[in-house]
Amino acid sequence: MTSEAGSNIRKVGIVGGGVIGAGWAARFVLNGIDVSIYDPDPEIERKTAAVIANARRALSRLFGNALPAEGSITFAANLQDAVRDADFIQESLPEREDLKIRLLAEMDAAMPAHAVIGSSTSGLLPTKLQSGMARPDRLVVGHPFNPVYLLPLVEICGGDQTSQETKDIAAAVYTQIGMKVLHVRKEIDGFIADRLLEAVWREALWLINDGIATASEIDDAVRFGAGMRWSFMGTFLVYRLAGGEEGMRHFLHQFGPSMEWPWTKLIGPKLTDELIETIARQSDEQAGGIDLRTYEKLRDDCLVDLTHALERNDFASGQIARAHRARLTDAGKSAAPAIGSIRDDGRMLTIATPVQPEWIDYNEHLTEYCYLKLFGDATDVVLGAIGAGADYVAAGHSWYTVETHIRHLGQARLGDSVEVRTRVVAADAKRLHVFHEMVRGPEAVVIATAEHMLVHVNAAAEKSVPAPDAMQQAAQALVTAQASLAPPEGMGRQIRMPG
Ligand SMILES: NC(=O)C1=CN([C@@H]2O[C@H](COP(=O)(O)OP(=O)(O)OC[C@H]3O[C@@H](n4cnc5c(N)ncnc54)[C@H](O)[C@@H]3O)[C@@H](O)[C@H]2O)C=CC1
Ligand SMILES: C[N+](C)(C)CC(=O)CC(=O)[O-]
Repeated sequence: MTSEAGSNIRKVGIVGGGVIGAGWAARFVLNGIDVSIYDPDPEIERKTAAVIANARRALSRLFGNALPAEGSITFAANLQDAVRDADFIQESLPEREDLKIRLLAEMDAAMPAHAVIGSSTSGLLPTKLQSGMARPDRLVVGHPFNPVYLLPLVEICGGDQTSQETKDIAAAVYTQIGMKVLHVRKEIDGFIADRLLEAVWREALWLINDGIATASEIDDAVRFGAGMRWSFMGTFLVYRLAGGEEGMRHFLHQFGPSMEWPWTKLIGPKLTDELIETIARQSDEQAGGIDLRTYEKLRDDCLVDLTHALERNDFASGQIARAHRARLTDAGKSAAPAIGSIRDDGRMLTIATPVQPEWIDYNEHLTEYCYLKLFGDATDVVLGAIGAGADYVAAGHSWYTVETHIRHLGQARLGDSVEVRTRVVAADAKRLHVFHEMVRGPEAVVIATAEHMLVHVNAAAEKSVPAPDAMQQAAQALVTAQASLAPPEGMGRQIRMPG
């Protein structure tokens, strides 16, 4: 399997289908890839279905109609069946080195020659994990973050025997399913992200152990402050800004000395039964009786909204979502009719687009001005079709809109796809009367109409003039082609109070 082939895998074997294995299954399946899971847990099908249901809900909110047809899920009877015809394998076994070494060797023996294994380990060294494999070059760490189906980061770390090709294939596979690949340059326990997470976690355990704060208070210390900015700026960029106009240098000079004070402990407290009970009790109190899946939905909703906000700002993980949205939209485009083509119902397809994050307003739907923008763009497609494209405008003539009437009949939300279908209802030497319908989704629900009158102008002279004969004929041909259609519903409507 070449790294290019790695960007187009068809089937993934998942060994270990717990929190992380099920999260991987959801990410692969909802990105159109078939999955075969092996996990001896007798409840594996029920648990997987619950995770997939939450993931489907979240990814539909995130990407909507841009998502491809779902891949299939099968539950294998044994490890060999799960990996036998897989292009890629994601190992998500419990974090036990001996178990992983033994079962990775079994996967290697059963998988196709072209396949590659990504291990989800949070911190075990790939050099050790690959030590029992006949083809150790095929193993790489692909460390994800929970929930795998929403968080884009995956750390890739090779061991001594991992080939560059394996790393490239893994990177291509993870990119294909919308992830942000972070290459760990040197093999290190805990990789990059868990080094940071563990440091915070150890301090949090000490704060409880020493009776300084409860689980809930420690979470407040993160989520009302640093956690908010970490989610899109990380540590270094945040502290650069904290250094004011002199930036990081000033920051380091001012706060550097405190690094030598013993504020933090870094080696965690001993997890005695008593400490575990204290933390678990505080965590139960904090959760307030709300069940796991409900909390997962809340977490996912917040992550989706945050991702949309970052996508609108074209920043951080929003850029990854934006790129994936474009990848998905491109992949789905091939069968779509061309813009400017005449549909079977005689109307011209003038716009076909997923709703973009920056078009959404505080009511969480397509905002007012975007209707006019999309209808204006639709009119431009008609003008291009009659020969009044950019070259024509540059040469000094154009069509100006002199009257517009938009009706709002429904709404479109992020992730919906909309089309504009257009009729040229009348044309003469100087005027063009167009009527657009905007429809939402595969059911083509009409959510808005727009009626415009345009006048042909000599732009420099700022006066209306007759269009050239060829343009008049092209416009007339569109009118004639659609003349047998019933007049559009709502055409000529006025705004007035009833009664
Ligand atoms: N939970 C987390 O936050 C994260 C975990 N990871 C890593 O992902 C891996 C899995 O962790 P989790 O999903 O959290 O654990 P988990 O305990 O939720 O799932 C492990 C699954 O492996 C299954 N299993 C046990 N023996 C097996 C065998 N012989 N063959 C196949 N399946 C078997 C279990 O039935 C269980 O469903 C670990 O390496 C962990 O370090 C990585 C990122 C985050
Ligand atoms: C706790 N953990 C080390 C398993 C966490 C991770 O590996 C990543 C995450 O999702 O926090």
